[in-house]
Amino acid sequence: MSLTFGGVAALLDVDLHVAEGEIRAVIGPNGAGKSSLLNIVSGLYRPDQGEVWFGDRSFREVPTSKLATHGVARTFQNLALFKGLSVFDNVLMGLAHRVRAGLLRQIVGSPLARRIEAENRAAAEEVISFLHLSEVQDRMVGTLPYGLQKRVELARALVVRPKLLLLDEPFAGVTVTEKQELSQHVRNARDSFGATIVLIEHDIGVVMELSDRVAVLDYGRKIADGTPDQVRADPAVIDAYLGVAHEDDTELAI
Ligand SMILES: Nc1ncnc2c1ncn2[C@@H]1O[C@H](COP(=O)(O)OP(=O)(O)OP(=O)(O)O)[C@@H](O)[C@H]1O
Repeated sequence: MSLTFGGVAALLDVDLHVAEGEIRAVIGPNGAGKSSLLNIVSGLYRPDQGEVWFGDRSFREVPTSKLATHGVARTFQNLALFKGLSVFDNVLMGLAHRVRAGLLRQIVGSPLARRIEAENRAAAEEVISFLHLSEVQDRMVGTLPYGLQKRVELARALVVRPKLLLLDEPFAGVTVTEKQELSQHVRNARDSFGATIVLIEHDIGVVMELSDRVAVLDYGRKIADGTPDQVRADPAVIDAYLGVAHEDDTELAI
């Protein structure tokens, strides 16, 4: 697919295939096109050319409002949490799409409404416990350390049991210890919740440990794609990151 902004090519003929159940990373220097790619897949941008396939369904423009119905959830680099609400309520919000507002007005107070609420609360509790957030579930999100807030965002995305989980720089701004923890939670999200995961990230070290396959963008083009070992040893990747001519025996020090 391709995407341009006023003559600037953010993406040029980039294609990205994601296999079911894999952890797939997209990395690249600043301005490489990572966010543009994620924003196309989550319906925020429309590509000039190309389409997005979820299983056997293709979209010229991904319908953002229907993402959850198609089993897609995403997190945001700048957390999109309600800081004044508890962890529990934030996670519960992840399920808000389940009942249309019109229907909700009709059934409010009814046994059906109570049943839906009970199911939603159970789903929220399950994912909170899965991500080891039970101890802080009543805390206001804004009072938590940043790494925990990132985990809450992961919980809110996971509560819908997505088939495809898009993570926008999940490790940005967190400490080294938090990175290890979060990394394990992301892996568990795939292993135990069965989510296929696509993440864009600056921190290549953590990506190389976590991902099954890594695509590398540079100036809107995909310059490499493969296993972490293949990508690490790819001269084009070394050039893009170091900005120097490679030597045959050079390897990314990551
Ligand atoms: N909304 C926009 N309007 C104009 N230009 C944009 C817009 N979004 C991105 N671009 C441009 O498209 C190119 C790719 O940007 P993008 O944000 O996708 O890269 P990125 O790899 O995510 O960078 P970063 O790591 O810094 O977030 C850049 O040249 C950027 O300036």
